[in-house]
Amino acid sequence: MHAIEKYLAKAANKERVSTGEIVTAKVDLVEVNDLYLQVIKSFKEMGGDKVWNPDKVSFVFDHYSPTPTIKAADNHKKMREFCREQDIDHLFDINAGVCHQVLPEAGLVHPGMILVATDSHTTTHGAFGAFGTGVGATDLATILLSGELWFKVPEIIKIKIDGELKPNVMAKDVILHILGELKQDAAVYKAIEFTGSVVEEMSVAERMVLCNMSVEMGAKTTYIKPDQKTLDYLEPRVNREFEIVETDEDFEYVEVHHFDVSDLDPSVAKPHSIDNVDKVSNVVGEKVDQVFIGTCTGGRVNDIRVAAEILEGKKIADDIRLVVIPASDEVYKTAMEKGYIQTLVDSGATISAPGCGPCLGAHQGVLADGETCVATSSRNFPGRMGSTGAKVYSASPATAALTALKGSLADPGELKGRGE
Ligand SMILES: CC(C)[C@H](C(=O)O)[C@@H](O)C(=O)O
Ligand code: SF4
Repeated sequence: MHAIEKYLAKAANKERVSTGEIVTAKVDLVEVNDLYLQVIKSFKEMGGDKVWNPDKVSFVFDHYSPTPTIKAADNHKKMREFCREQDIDHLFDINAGVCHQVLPEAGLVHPGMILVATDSHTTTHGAFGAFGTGVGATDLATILLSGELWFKVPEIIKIKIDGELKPNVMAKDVILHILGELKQDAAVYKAIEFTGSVVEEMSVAERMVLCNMSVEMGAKTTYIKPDQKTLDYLEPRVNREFEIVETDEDFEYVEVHHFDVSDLDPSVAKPHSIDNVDKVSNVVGEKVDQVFIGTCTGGRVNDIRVAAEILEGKKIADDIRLVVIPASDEVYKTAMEKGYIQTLVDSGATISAPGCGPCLGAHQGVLADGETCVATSSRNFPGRMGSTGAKVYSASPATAALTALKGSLADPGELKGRGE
């Protein structure tokens, strides 16, 4: 069996599971974001009184945070009330940030756990060897009642990434390149495991980018074998026992893809599809109105550092806006302590409160008809960041920052080192 299957088997209280089988598994943690008041409504409609285990339930206010509308404020209010009445302590309010950054930082994510959230990018947590997946409101409400959910044991694709990345080529470029090659439907209801020397070299934060964007290929979940870097991240945060299991040597993957990324140049997903991938060098000079650095894909400390190094001592172009939103409160504080926030503010950036921001077109920088944005986020379909008449290029933080400096799409592959 694969490690993922072993974890599912354990959660389903079975000796073994096999691909395609439907199992009912115990869930270790659920997370409800602030878009999903329907979870509470469904829970009550199904006759719910007390949630099965308040310690295993979390709420994160990230998509509409701080609240931009009365409706959003009402949702937050009702969710706070629910948490109070249910003794749910894991309520991450408007100061916390995006759930996929907040939960690992809070020590709630660990290898082998089954984590289910009302958000598709829950695949992010495969970076820690967790089985993370997104569901809708009624499925989540079912877990609140029973602590369990059914899963079809997914086929598993192996993606091996080897080589040595060129300067200013980031994890985002790697996953965009893979998406461009394999396309959006490559992994529908399949799991993806990432391996190879490039993955081993990556920080935990960079691995999260690969796992995060796997859902853009339809992945049900993802997996990266935990190593010392994973343990170093988890050690000061997680205060419970967890078990790391190995994939059996004779496990057969449904597909194996091998990428050598030594020659990879900075990549971009052009409007209006995330697998419409090209080299940044092919779109250099395209006029851009706004740059957005943030989200659960591209708003971590490393992303903000790269942007700050490119913009250090310089001003963004006159006719461009740069919106920077740290993925979490912890990211914000670290970026502040390191001076990155100061550098960015000095360069002309607008810094907003941690959260999803304009990623899904809610607030803090939505786009007008006819505008073009370069964003470090994960989706670029029409209307994603505001007007359906706006264009979104999804790119790395390095590409985004250099674009803000130049005022039009710019290729960080041309920089000799960072910030030159
Ligand atoms: C709206 C929300 C539930 C959604 C998701 O499931 O991913 C959002 O976070 C996104 O990125 O589109
Ligand atoms: S930052 Fe964007 S991709 Fe991530 S959870 Fe929020 S809306 Fe979804």
